[in-house]
Amino acid sequence: MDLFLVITTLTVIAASILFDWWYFMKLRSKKLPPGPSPWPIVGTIPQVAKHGGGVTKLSQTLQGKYGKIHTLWLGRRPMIFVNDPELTHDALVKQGIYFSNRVKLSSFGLVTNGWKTLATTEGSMTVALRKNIMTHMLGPSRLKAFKPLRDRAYDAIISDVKSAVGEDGVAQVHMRSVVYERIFTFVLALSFGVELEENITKEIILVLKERFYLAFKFSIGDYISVLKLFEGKHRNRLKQHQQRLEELFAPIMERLRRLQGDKSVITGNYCETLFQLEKDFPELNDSVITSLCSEFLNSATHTTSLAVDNTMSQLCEHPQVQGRLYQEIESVVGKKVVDESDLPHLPYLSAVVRESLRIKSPAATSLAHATSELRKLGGYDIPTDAVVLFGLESFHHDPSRWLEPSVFNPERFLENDLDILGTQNFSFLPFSAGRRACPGSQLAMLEISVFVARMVQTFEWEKAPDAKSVQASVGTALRARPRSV
Ligand code: HEM
Repeated sequence: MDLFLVITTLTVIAASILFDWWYFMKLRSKKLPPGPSPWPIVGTIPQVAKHGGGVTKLSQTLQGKYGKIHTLWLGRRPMIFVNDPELTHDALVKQGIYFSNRVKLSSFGLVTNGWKTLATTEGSMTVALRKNIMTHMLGPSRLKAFKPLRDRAYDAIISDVKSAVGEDGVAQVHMRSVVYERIFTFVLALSFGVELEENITKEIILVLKERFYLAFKFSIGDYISVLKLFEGKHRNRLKQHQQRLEELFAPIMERLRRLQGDKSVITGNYCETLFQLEKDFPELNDSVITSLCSEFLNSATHTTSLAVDNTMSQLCEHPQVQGRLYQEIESVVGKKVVDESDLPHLPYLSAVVRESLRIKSPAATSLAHATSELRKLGGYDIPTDAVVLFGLESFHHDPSRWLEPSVFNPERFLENDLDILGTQNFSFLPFSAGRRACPGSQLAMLEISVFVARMVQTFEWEKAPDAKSVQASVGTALRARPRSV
């Protein structure tokens, strides 16, 4: 029996290594963009590990040597970085129909019921899910309808900070956590149309956060097949989290099905709109709807809370910008509370938010794209098996497009009124572009702008003495002092 097990294991290992070798050689024969020479089986993983800063940062440093389109090899798979705005326009707009597939990474497969969510699916289901989310949740008329819920989130965050003010007249605020929880509660109400009990909300937050980090964790088995054998623990934890979420969401969904049409439920909540799609897409069962609602919650909270955190950190590091922003708010809005309807009259606020998204993009790259057939980009082959990443942050720091790109200077957006959608050019593209562009960009801009404006209107901000410099994944500790009215 033991001998049988040993032989089977060795056969599986040998077959995996042979498969990776064959796959690597097949792709090596293509005319791929240049890059460091890969080793068989491991590719350029040793170079990535030696660099230590992650693939996106390594790609930015490789640009000088290999150009703005280059290849790293993660095991058997080529990962192609496109750090050039013109080539990105070519791929996402001119050839958008071919560059809109997604790479099927195994961790995402586990939390999306086999790649069935908006960000992971392809073809007619993507079209239907995008149409659904834009029509019922994120389009202009729905954003207007959900404004009272957002107003509650803005008010809540101000009272959170006020209630943290101590006897010394100062509040210590971990900005990202505070914003995250308020946005989460708002998006939870959009997802299910009803307010959930506090303990259930807390558990959903915990499970979703952990599940998010596990799903985005580098999974080496996706690149070196044989190492999948050692990822059982990771896979099991993901499965457990998915199962717990299904248990938490099941009674909520069951109640929503019963209550359809009830006036106490916010109509057009995300879950209900997905029930309507079940007729055309039978694969949309409760388990897939759980994944879709989780995706909605994660994508709407992580990036937006990070963007608010980054902006507030920048305002603390640049008190003169904070002062000018306060003056603009005071002269335009006066003593009343800033409202979304004031935003068109606050050009400096808009410049501050855009400059913050430029200097520290919450999404440094697009999500991983894949092509539906062998395509050409910049004269190179882009095979269907390649992971293609568009280096949004690198466009924002390109010295040939931006004067002093590492300096935080909102004035540049007053002089050059670039929008967030890349309509004028792709030098500034925080939400990506084309068929897979972020569907939540308008909601995100509204929320970031009002959160920042309300916080600057009510408090004077500085970094907490022990705060680390802007920390992307963790968030920043700040101090708030109520302004004298
Ligand atoms: C500052 C805030 C945000 C930033 C910087 C951001 C950025 C992005 C980026 C770069 C992508 C990848 C596009 C691509 O792969 O080409 C994306 C996708 C996505 N975002 Fe956002 N996002 C933000 C907020 C939101 C919000 C509020 C929502 C609301 C639900 C949202 C929902 C999504 C979804 C569902 C996708 C996947 C779209 C698809 O694959 O078709 N995002 N986002």
